[in-house]
Amino acid sequence: MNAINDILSALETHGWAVCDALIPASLTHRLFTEGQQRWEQGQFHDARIGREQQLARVTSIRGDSILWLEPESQYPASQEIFQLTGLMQQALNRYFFLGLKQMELHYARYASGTGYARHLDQHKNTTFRKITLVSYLNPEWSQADGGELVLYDPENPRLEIQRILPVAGRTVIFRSDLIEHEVLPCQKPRWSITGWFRDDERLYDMAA
Ligand SMILES: O=C(O)CCC(=O)C(=O)O
Ligand SMILES: [Fe+2]
Repeated sequence: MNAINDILSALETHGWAVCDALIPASLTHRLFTEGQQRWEQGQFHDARIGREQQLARVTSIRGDSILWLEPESQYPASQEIFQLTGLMQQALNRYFFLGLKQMELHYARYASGTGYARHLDQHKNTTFRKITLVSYLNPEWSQADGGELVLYDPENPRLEIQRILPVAGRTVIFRSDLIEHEVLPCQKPRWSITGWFRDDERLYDMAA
């Protein structure tokens, strides 16, 4: 797949990549529909910060509600996204010898007025999250809706390298250990799926 090749070479050169061609429009649409249904059924919960004992809900730092996806679920779009990330994982392993073993993925819905303060996805003292993948689901999103993802330059932390508008079908992939990033406050509910390619075999550690 050309989209995967483009992502691999951008990752190699810059440590991050943006691609509008990785996830087919129909899959994005079905993921959005499934996510909205499950949101309405009350299946999401507030995202937490930190790991295990230190878990805390701090809306001023991150304002999303999340729902972990399961590969063996009754939800066809969820199953399909795992097939696609499986291919991506193979490609990443072949190209970078990362030894990735699994993917964890969750829906995220940011309430209007919230974002996610600048952070790195690899938590302190844990290195199993290697590569982050975020794919946006909102079919309509304009500059006025805010909620951009801002990536910062690892070599010059004060420098923004990119601002990415979260429009449906757009996928951002970056090194979890390297690229600090931030979600600017959004003006309407902002939907995405976010995931991490991991090199350990434990199932979810409930870190988020
Ligand atoms: O939704 C985004 O653009 C990024 C989300 C994020 O940084 C995270 O969940 O760690
Ligand atoms: Fe993040």
